[in-house]
Amino acid sequence: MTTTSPPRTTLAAAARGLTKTYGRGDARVHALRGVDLDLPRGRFTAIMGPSGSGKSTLMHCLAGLEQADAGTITVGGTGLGTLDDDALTVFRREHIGFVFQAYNLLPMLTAEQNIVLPYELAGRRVEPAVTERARLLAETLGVADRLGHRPAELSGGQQQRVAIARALITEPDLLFADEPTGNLDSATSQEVLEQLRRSVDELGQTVVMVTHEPDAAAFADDVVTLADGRIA
Ligand SMILES: Nc1ncnc2c1ncn2[C@@H]1O[C@H](COP(=O)(O)OP(=O)(O)OP(=O)(O)O)[C@@H](O)[C@H]1O
Repeated sequence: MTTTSPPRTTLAAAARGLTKTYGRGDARVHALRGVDLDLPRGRFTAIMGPSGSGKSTLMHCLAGLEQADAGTITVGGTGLGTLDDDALTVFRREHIGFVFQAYNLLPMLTAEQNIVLPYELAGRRVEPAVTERARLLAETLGVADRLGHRPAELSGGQQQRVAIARALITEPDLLFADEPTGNLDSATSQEVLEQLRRSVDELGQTVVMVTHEPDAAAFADDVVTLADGRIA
């Protein structure tokens, strides 16, 4: 027997015909004007483009944080449009990781507690296997000796690496990084980008990074450029 359909696992996510408009009348802004995008599994994709070109809107739609006006989005084989709000919240928690410019670590928790936080928030027990994975991630990301420290005792780059470990703990289908090096000096930025690269090469993660910086985009396998709500 032969089959013509590609294995489902080749794409981490796909978007078809995404449109998004904000405001009305004279204030109407076409943030996305029909975006088709395939995000292959196990690759690092950078989204670039001028300010206002729709990068954040695209990322928020792909992550299920914002609803497009039209079009479809599939993440890990699930159509986001088929999920109601509650199901979408659970889906995001289990299948999508986020790293932001502001690290958003909880100041009262140690690095290790921050890394396993997604399990606590989901009301799931932190099994020994999860703790073990947190330690492995910390090792891969070069913060294994900082696990007992609170965020205030860590450098900016170390905090961002803890944030990356937290985003990876659930082995998400997609890791979104929104200007992840925006707050970091160039040497530390380099380190954080190397860690994102390693999460793709060594852990097989799929990373999508929004950036203005060509130097940061150079770490990616693919660069998608948006211009005026379209892929250029
Ligand atoms: N909540 C909103 N209400 C109204 N307009 C919005 C909203 N969010 C975004 N826009 C508009 O949609 C367009 C695309 O915005 P978006 O933030 O996606 O661009 P961007 O490429 O991420 O820009 P930047 O690089 O400056 O962050 C812009 O014209 C922006 O002003």
